Amino acid sequence: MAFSAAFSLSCTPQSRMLSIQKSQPLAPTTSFVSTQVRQKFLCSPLRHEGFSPIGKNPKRFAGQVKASMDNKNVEVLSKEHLAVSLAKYVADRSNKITKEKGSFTVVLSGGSLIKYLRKLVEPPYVGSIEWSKWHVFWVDERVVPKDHLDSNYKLAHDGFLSKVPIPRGNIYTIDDALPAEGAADVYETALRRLVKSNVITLSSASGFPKFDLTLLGMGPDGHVASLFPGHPLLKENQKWVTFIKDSPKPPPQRITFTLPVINSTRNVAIVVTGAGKADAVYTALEEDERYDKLPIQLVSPEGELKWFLDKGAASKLYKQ
Ligand SMILES: O=C(O)[C@H](O)[C@@H](O)[C@H](O)[C@H](O)COP(=O)(O)O
Repeated sequence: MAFSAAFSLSCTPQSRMLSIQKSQPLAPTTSFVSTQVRQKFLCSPLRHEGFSPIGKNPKRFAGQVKASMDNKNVEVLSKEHLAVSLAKYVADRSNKITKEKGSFTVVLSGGSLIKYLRKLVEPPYVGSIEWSKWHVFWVDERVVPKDHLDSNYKLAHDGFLSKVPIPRGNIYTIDDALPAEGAADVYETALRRLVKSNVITLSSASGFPKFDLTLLGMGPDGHVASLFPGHPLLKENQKWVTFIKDSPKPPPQRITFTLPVINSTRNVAIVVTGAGKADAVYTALEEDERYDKLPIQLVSPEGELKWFLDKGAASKLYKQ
């Protein structure tokens, strides 16, 4: 079956550092931003808050700090506050959209994102959400059995889905009995059926499925979903779901939503933590044209794009 309901287990996602730029990597000592970026930040509250990854006055950095960069919506938070802010954000969207259309379609990633959803399963958020209206999908999935330590489904189940009353039939997992190509085809076919049954709507602008909320992580190399820097899949503009057999991040076989699907989403939130991702965050927010665009830079949804960063991930954006 293409879509089966959810059950068991706990995952240890693996990652490895990859070079983020084709040429001219940022000097390791880079601790300041270009004039262009500095100007953007000079107009933002974030800069006025005197954000520092180290901070002389820890109390000052314990709370929420916000910044606006052109059309980007960036929050830099402590890890704890990030989880709270993310819970509030997801609950707000769930409540608003459920009221509007009677359902809420959510797309999850693997990786550390799931642990940042931990506040969503606690009061006051857990009780404020109509979980029966949720429909859950994956922006990418590793082609492994659902009880495998590498399964994104297992990660989400153990850390999130097992703690909230989403109907099992509303949790759309891959057919793990199929090879990558077949699993991608079957997932796409199932999405098309859900369009017919009005669970998923189509974007009138792109014709691709328009999910209500996509929650993305980002790798140190700037990848999102299973769309990696320089990979031909970045150019896919017909399929909704495709597959990769040579993923640079193990395991090698995965299925993934394509960029047009990600970009048709109503709300995209990107959750990035850790200093190991500071270069990719810097490159993405600076929009430096000297380099080939990273996958994260190709994320440009029809709706809102929101960044949740911790101080490590934001550490190359600011100068004391
Ligand atoms: O299946 C995957 O590998 C993920 O969906 C992947 O796209 C992930 O979101 C990023 O690699 C960030 O992962 P971390 O937050 O764990 O670094």
